[in-house]
Amino acid sequence: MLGMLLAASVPAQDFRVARLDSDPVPAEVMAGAHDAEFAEVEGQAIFETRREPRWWRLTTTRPIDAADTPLLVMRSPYLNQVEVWLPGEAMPVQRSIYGQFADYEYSTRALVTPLPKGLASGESLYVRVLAPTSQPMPLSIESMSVVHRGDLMHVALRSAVLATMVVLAILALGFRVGVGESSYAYLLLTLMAQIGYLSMTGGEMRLAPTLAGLIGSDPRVVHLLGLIAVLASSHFLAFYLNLGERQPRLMRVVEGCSGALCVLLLLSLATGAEIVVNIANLVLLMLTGTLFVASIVGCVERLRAAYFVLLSWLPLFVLTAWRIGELQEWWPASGWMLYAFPAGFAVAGLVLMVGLADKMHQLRRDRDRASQMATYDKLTGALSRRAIEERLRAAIEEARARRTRLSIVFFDIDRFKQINDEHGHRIGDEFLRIIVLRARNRLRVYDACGRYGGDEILVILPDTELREAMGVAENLRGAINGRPLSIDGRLFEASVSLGVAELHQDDEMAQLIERADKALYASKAAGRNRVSNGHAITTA
Ligand SMILES: Nc1nc2c(ncn2[C@@H]2O[C@H](COP(=O)(O)OP(=O)(O)OP(=O)(O)O)[C@@H](O)[C@H]2O)c(=O)[nH]1
Repeated sequence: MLGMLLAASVPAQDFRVARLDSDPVPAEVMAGAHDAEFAEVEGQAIFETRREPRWWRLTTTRPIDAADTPLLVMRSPYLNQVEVWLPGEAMPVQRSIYGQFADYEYSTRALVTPLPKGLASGESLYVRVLAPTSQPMPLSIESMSVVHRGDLMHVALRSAVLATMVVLAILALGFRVGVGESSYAYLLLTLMAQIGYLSMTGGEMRLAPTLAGLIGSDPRVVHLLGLIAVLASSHFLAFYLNLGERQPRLMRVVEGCSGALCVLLLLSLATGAEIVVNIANLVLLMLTGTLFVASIVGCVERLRAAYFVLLSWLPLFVLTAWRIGELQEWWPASGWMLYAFPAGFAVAGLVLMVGLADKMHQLRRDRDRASQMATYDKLTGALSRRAIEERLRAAIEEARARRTRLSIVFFDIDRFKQINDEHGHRIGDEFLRIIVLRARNRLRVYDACGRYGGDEILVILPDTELREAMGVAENLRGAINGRPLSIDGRLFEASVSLGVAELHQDDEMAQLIERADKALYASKAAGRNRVSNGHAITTA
């Protein structure tokens, strides 16, 4: 976001620069009639802040030799249109990135004008500038070979950055479609708007002449793209930091700023007034500041997503600080700034993409853990009540469909309350855990065992008729009661009572369970430590 407010510049040492506050006819300017009215400006750049055309005078500080094939280079032109009037020429050289004066011999990094006759030291040329937006154009004189080298480097770097962003956007689209997660759509929208913004302001959009003809020369589209990028990215970050739940107050500020930006956007489209853009920039700063505070708070609370957000912003913060230093002239302005900000966007997109994948991974882990907890009883490792009921329902359906038999066994620890009362709950827990373990070890892989409640355990025996189920229940009783339980180096005698029931033709699940439960209580009533099926009881 921050990068959009800034522009890059490179110092040149070739000219003294002066500006005229009016727009007289070219013949007068060229005749030197207004020379006394030109006011010198600091620096080696044309920085036009007015929307009406104005004249600029560039006076050489050294002789410029025609033998060096010198070219006047005006960097970062964006939407600016220039008319360069050379000494002794009757017509100007007109240049712009978009439109009929675009010069495709050079890259979009600069507007280039040949100086075929060179210039004497102290000689002036005049440039009439029409600037739809305020964007400084650093000036320099370069030889043809230097310009070409710069152009090649420019195209390579810009292509690498834009290609990276396009790949990230494609990945975001893929994840949106594949995973179905809406936050990827916000990331996609952010990246698309940033790609549009960068390729418009960088001039690459002129390679698609129809598109460039439609929107390439309208600065409002750039504001629109910038704002879409900001809104989509702030929406994405708010989701990513889980702001709505974790910091509702900051979330309200983010929503307020987003709403204000939308209104300002509509206003700027309607009026095109500079003041609207300036207010939008202030709101934008507030929004960025809020999200920054939110991520700092997130880091303090050890939220992983907050680390990713700060990491993604780090390059842009460093670059912004560097740029401020340049503007304050603490150190010289650097040419790489032009590439560093777009690269910063690409790095931010990459970090957020990795961060989002990390978040999705974490959400899936949490969900798996929750579903594991819902499926299994924590103490015994047997199925939970909900899960064993689901299994029983499915087993009944399958038995009906395949016309097979199905039985269940219900068992309950004898006098468990007494164990708890005499030895404490911890021993009681261990008691329960070992008994269920012994039971589970006796079952077949396709049998199921679940904790139905308290010390009541339900076992499902598919493909098993009542007689066999009685045998299985006896086995369980033997496995559990056969030898004492060893807990904390002490031995405890344990026994269980069991009830068995087989699925009848028109049984509902509840009826089957009720019959097994009744059989269990028959076992209890008959003195415990035995198996019953409601009719027959096996004795201990
Ligand atoms: N330690 C422990 N005790 C539990 C747990 N769940 C239930 N209980 C206890 O298990 C006991 C169940 O008692 P009952 O089944 O009603 O009676 P009982 O003492 O086993 O006697 P009978 O079933 O009639 O043989 C209660 O005292 C519960 O507090 C548990 O997870 N851990």
